[in-house]
Amino acid sequence: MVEFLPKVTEINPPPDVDDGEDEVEPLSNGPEQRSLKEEGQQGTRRHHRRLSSMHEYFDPFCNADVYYGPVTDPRKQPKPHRLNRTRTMSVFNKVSDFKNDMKDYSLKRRGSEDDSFLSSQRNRKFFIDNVDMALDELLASEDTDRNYQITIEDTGPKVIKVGTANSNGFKHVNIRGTYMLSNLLQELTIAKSFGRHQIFLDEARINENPVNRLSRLITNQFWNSLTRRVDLYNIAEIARDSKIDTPGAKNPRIYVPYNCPDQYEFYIQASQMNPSLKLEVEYLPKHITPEYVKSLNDTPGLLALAMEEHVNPSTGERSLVGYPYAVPGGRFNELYGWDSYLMALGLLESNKVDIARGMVEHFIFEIDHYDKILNANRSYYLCRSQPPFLTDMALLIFEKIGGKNNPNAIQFLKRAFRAAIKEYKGVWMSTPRLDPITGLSCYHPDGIGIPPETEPAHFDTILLPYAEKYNVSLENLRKLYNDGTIKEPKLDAFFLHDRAVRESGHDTTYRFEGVCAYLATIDLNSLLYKYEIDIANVIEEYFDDEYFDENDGTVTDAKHWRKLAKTRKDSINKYMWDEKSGFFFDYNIKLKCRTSYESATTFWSLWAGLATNEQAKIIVEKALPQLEMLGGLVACTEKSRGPISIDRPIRQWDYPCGWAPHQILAWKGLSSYGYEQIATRLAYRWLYMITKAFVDYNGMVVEKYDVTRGTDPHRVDAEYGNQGADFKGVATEGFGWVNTSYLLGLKYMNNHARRALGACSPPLPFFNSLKPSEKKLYYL
Ligand SMILES: OC[C@H]1O[C@H](O[C@H]2O[C@H](CO)[C@@H](O)[C@H](O)[C@H]2O)[C@H](O)[C@@H](O)[C@@H]1O
Ligand SMILES: [Ca+2]
Repeated sequence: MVEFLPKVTEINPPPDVDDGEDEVEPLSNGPEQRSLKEEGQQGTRRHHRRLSSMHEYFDPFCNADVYYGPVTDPRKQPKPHRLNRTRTMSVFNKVSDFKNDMKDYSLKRRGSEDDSFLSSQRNRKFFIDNVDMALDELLASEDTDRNYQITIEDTGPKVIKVGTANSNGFKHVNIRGTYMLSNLLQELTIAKSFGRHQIFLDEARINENPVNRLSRLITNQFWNSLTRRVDLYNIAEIARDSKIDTPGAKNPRIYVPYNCPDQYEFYIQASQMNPSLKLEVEYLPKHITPEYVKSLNDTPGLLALAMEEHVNPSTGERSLVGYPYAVPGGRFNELYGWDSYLMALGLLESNKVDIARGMVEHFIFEIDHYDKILNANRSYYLCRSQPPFLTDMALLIFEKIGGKNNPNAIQFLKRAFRAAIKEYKGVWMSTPRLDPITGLSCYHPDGIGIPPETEPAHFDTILLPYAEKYNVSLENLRKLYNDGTIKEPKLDAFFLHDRAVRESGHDTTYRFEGVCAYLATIDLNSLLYKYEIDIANVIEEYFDDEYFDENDGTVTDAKHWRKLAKTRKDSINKYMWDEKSGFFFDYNIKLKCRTSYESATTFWSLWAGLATNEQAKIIVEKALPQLEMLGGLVACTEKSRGPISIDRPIRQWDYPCGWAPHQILAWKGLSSYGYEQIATRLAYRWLYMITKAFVDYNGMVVEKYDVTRGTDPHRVDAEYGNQGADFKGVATEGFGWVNTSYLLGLKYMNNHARRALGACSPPLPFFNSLKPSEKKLYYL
């Protein structure tokens, strides 16, 4: 292994200082750095002040804004009083010819190891004299594939020298191994983003147990990076969208419901305050039709969400501000439907209740103004929804904010349930989503044409035969088909189902391709069963068992809703349950037959509480073994997915991918049927995979994982790629629902499992190493 030698070797002992200023050796001596350093020697090199004990008792794990804030900045410290120390001339190379001469020799010598650092046990710190140079050098040496990440795929020396704090950087120690080096890269990148040129860095911060580090980052940093809250100044940034690339998408744009004049004024004010942002503000019409939605494809925009009024206590001035919400991450920079629920679970775990609650406020607003919980709040999502979770989300927040002892919480719950009932009736139990014969529901949104937010090549295989038929390029075919010049009923049918696939949240999977709008899925009908039960309970307890619906004038009680739930459960059993395989399958309402695609959403029947104990046992015995992989539950079985080829590429919601929502719902469902040990086993697998990728791939946390891949599970090349993998230096947000899954999964882990995860012990060796009594904890 090649080690970096400090360019200037210390021949004298570490310098004493006599006036509070001295020089330290920066990290390394790579060729580029050498010239930088030489520049420094010619007079531009910065000096730092000795910091007495300022850095010695700082929490090594505090948030970056504090850790790299002014309090720890050597340059921001008041100049210390001159100390009455003996001056040693050796320190001052700029005034001492003797010292300058020594530099020539020093190039050939190794730096002395800082013995005091090596032997000390606690509070070991490094001093980085020049963050920029250190970054350059670290990347030049260790990032051999030049992707600004230090991973196990880089073939650098895997060791670098850094100055120690107790020698003021004069003596050095080695930092070794991918994990520590990549953490060093992350910390330097963050320090730089805070404008820091010099830092003290705790060894503990780059050597932190990865389980602690990741959960700390999720709780203290990732959620913050994913949180949005609209105000007058940030709307242009919040409206930013990388998905659409038309000329009309260049300027940020916000669409406001026709009956929200206050919001319209607010956004006009925002655009006038900063004309250079070119924020465009448009009213939406009262009736939003699929034709209208299609007409916005080239001029997409963000859709307004719920806002509250703030009164400035000193001026009395009133202004609007958006409720906070979290975005999933990567290219998904807007409020999503089911992502929000899944993130809310993690946000509540991190005690960030206001953000989770803000998302419910937005859902109530969306149901009021857009008639549904939107796939996400962009104009091109106006026609479709996503898997419904509002009742459970509202109940969890309700409990967290005081439950029945807090009148405000009760009001919140009642508003959320009024909205959920409107959504239930208007979206899921109406045409075209409701199948009147079975009483079951399908994902079946309106819409016209090709979804504009998808990656351009996604539909090429489907469109190519039509481009050949009309002898036009693919690009022209897209235009001609979208504007209705070319009429192709088969394409219409394909895109009807494609839109349904996107509404299902499972975009895309061969389970749904060309058929989704006609499938009563176990996913959706489990969720609706849960709605019915939740609504019954809330009506009984908080509406005095008499709910007047002002939208349709009906009065219902808990019994009515329990009956709806029972009817749905009976239909699910009749049309979907397959005892032989142990799966609940989707039911095709057109062909009137049960399908046989084996999906991890069969566990949603447990999450919703609709399966019997006997069915749960059969699912555990028969379905689970088909879906349990190295890294947790896979989205569907390989057999169901079928063979893959150039013409039949991998789909992201199919084998071998695993998704956080599937894990989270299965853990909860299994636990509630008495199979907590299986949930623990599955959680260990999932957490192992996330931790492994985090450790080996520069702190990476991605949207989905290949649960069959031991070494690089983050590597999924499907559709728009893997969100969360593309960052330089440091990952700052993780991915919303994976962040949640990590926090929730850890709740199943005892100390032993946590330690094993921290050491990245693969599931099988870990399970095999357990004593018989411990094996029981994992249902082994
Ligand atoms: O842009 C392509 C598709 O992207 C979204 O789907 C995926 O990301 C969502 C956000 O994390 C998630 O809710 C969904 O389950 C993913 O498959 C979007 O929801 C689709 O409508 C869109 O076409
Ligand atoms: Ca690299």
